[in-house]
Amino acid sequence: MFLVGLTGGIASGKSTVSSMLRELGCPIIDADVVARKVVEPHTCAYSRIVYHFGPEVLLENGEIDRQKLGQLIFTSEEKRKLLNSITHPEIHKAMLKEIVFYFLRGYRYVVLDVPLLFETRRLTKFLNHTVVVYCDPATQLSRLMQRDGLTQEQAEQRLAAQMPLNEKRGLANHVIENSGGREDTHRQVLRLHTKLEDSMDFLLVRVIAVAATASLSGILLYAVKILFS
Ligand SMILES: CC(C)(COP(=O)(O)OP(=O)(O)OC[C@H]1O[C@@H](n2cnc3c(N)ncnc32)[C@H](O)[C@@H]1O)[C@@H](O)C(=O)NCCC(=O)NCCS
Ligand SMILES: Nc1ncnc2c1ncn2[C@@H]1O[C@H](COP(=O)(O)OP(=O)(O)OP(=O)(O)O)[C@@H](O)[C@H]1O
Repeated sequence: MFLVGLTGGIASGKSTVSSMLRELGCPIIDADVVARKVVEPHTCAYSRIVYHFGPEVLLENGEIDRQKLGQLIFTSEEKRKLLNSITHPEIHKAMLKEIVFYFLRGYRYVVLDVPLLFETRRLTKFLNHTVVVYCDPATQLSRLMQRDGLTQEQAEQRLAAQMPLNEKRGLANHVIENSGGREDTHRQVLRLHTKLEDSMDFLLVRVIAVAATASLSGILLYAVKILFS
């Protein structure tokens, strides 16, 4: 199995593209969804968030008040780093579990939808393909303001918390240009899907896995032989 990293900037269209890929049958692991699960009440990350940010970031039902926590972390780099240090290790562990699940079910590849893929860089070494969903800065700003009901200042703060999309575009193997209409984006997604389906990378990964298992078995047999001779 090989891994595909799908990334972009806030409101650049990752969820739009990942839904299109899902409709085509691609397995998707969405880091934003995982990030919500790892901070549910009674989890380790939840307790640490309450400890560091105080009970004022909780709703009446005890869940994290995401809007309030968002206001705190998008206006303070220090608080953002603190939240990232609590959540990111948990997010990566949970994603790894999902990757193993797909691997055991025999999938040829999995798409990891990770907004901060190039900011954290922890996953990039495991990826065979990276895809950036790009849109021009003015479109990104206006879609973000409209979707999340933010003022221009609030939206700009959120954009400033991430690596500029232009920079991300230069780091990816594939770019989906999402400044235009959904139809245009859909055509590009179909082309990307064909490339992924035709990719032989899964064979390479399988050969490496078989070779590693064979070498490990050889070493174990040799150790057993020495121990009992
Ligand atoms: C700050 C939180 C509470 C805001 O929640 P909310 O429901 O309003 O937004 P949601 O989680 O859907 O995120 C929307 C987008 O914000 C951006 N974003 C989220 N967290 C961060 C961050 N720490 N730094 C920069 N951008 C971020 C991403 O582009 C993401 O797609 C939440 O995003 C969070 O817990 N973030 C920390 C975990 C994280 O880094 N998640 C991103 C996936 S790795
Ligand atoms: N090609 C498009 N044309 C018009 N609107 C679009 C297009 N692509 C996305 N949008 C809209 O822009 C907004 C952001 O898109 P989307 O939620 O897919 O971005 P995202 O990158 O997943 O965002 P985030 O990382 O912040 O969750 C949504 O309201 C979506 O409906």
